[in-house]
Amino acid sequence: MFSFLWQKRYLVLNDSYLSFYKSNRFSEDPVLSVALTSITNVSRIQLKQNCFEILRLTDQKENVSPMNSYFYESNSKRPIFISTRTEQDLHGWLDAIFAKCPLLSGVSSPTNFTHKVHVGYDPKVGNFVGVPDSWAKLLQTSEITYDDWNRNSKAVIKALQFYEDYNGLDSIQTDQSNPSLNLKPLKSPTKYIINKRTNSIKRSLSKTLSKSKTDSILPVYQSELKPFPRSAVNNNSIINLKDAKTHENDMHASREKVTDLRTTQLKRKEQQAIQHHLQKHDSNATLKPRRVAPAAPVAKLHNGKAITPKENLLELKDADDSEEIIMKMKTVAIDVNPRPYFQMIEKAGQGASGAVYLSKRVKLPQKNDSRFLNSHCDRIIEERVAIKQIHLSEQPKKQLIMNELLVMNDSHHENIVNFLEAYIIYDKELWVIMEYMEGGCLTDILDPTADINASNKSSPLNESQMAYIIKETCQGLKFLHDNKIIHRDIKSDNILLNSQGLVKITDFGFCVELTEKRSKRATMVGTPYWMAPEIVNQKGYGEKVDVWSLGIMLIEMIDGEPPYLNEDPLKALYLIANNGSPVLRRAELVSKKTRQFLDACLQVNVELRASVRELLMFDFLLLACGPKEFKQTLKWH
Ligand SMILES: Nc1ncnc2c1ncn2[C@@H]1O[C@H](COP(=O)(O)OP(=O)(O)OP(=O)(O)O)[C@@H](O)[C@H]1O
Repeated sequence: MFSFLWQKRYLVLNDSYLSFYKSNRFSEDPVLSVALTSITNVSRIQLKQNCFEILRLTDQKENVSPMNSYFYESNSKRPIFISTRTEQDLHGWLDAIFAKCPLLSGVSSPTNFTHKVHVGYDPKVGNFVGVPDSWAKLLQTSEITYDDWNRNSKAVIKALQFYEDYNGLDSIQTDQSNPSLNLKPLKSPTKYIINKRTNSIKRSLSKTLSKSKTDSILPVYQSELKPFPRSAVNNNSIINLKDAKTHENDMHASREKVTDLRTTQLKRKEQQAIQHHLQKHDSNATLKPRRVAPAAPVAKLHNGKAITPKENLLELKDADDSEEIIMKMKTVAIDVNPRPYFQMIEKAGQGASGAVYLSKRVKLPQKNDSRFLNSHCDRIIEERVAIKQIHLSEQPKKQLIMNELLVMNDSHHENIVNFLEAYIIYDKELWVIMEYMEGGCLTDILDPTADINASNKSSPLNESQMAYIIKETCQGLKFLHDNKIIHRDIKSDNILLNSQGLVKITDFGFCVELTEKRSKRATMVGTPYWMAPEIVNQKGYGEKVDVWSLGIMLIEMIDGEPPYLNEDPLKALYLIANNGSPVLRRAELVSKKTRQFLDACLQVNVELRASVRELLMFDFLLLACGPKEFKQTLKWH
């Protein structure tokens, strides 16, 4: 009966509330009660037959049944759309609501009129008409066509809703004078765009390792590597696109000589850092990908024992109270300046929250220093470690970092990047010490330079290497899922490799713990192109979102990139919501076993999608080579 999901609901209007019930058992809690004092407008709308829209003040609390809070927590302040069974019902409801809401005039808008305007495309205006304003703006700058709307308007609406939530409706509406400025990619896909044009880059890991020292000592922000948005429909974007093309041409010439994989990787990370910098310093910048912090799951008690700091932390919502978070970090990190203990060797990578350095342990703590655990005193001098240095004051979402720290601290497994220890320096800097993964991330051995449509199709990985990487990732995921943790951002960028050919999962910022009370999450996190449809469709979801992303990662290995990467982000979301399982473009490169595995990962129906435990039994994984073979093929000596 209402909302974009068009679920059947029963409506009760009393003197104070408009309440929505799941059934006609009105003694049960309503799923939502809207205070009549909060209703600012009610009007007929053409989203569906016999449909009207209710608008509300945004600062009033609503009565939401805890059972349904996951559905409403992100939706509660959006317009509510109600479609009644008959035209007569519609008029009845409109009149009754108008009569009872103090902020309305008491006289309803005319309803019994002939509608000349339906949702449609007006070629004169060059945009959709009959949809809410903020959506019309988004649609104008997206690549979603009127045909898409006709084919599946629900999927378009879900993509729009999701897009607004992910980017923040507030920011979409801020610049009324130039709506196009506000259309933001969800997460920059720039690395692929740039890599794609560098056809001449030959990827060789042996060269990488020998050359990396000279090229990767310190971060150098290179302005020519500025990212550009994909959605180049409006003037702003066109300017960006042209600029970017010029940059690409310039870059192309210089990159002819570049054969260093690590350099490419660093540049990519530097772009992200530039983008991060732009985000922080220029509120009008076109590119503002925004990662949404995981919402708070319900804390649980383990057999009546006190909640652990981890669960405690995850209860924090967006508050991001620095002091509180730093205090919690100190439950895991040592409150000591670690500089004397390490010697920095070179920069290994740049993440959004800080740089990662290859370092050497040069000193051990005193055995009698109570601040260190015994295990810290037993570490090995000369041990090579990766140190992620994070300036806490510059972090808009410290909670993500805290999440990462807690999950890493608790997750010791051979397919998870091993966390060693962490330090907090004067409450300002956090150093996370991890095992060093010298092979970099999986993205770098894939071949985004390949032209998918070219006749000489091949993949840089053979099937047994793909099976090996997937098997190892599955084992890491099984460990997380067995511990009721969903990773939520599985993609090739978050799979690290080392010189022994080992494969490990990293980046636990988006991890969340499933609890008994809430075994399905409803928060939107992750990277859109790898996102499961149930996330885009804003349904509750569970650990199988990682299985979907794993399937997309396998597509990356075969096709060189995830599906829809060339689409504008809003269109990509629409396609994820609408298209079902994505199609492999180079299907002929792999055997039936691989395709069967992929099918099991990419089932839109979550019930039909395999669990990680089931995936581990698939024949495809029997094709897996061992780490030695993987290492040799990649020439890591
Ligand atoms: N343990 C490690 N060993 C070697 N290199 C690493 C290690 N961890 C990260 N890196 C390198 O550093 C880069 C940045 O890592 P990081 O985890 O900070 O990336 P991110 O997920 O993009 O950023 P953030 O977590 O800050 O959002 C990686 O792409 C990788 O190349």
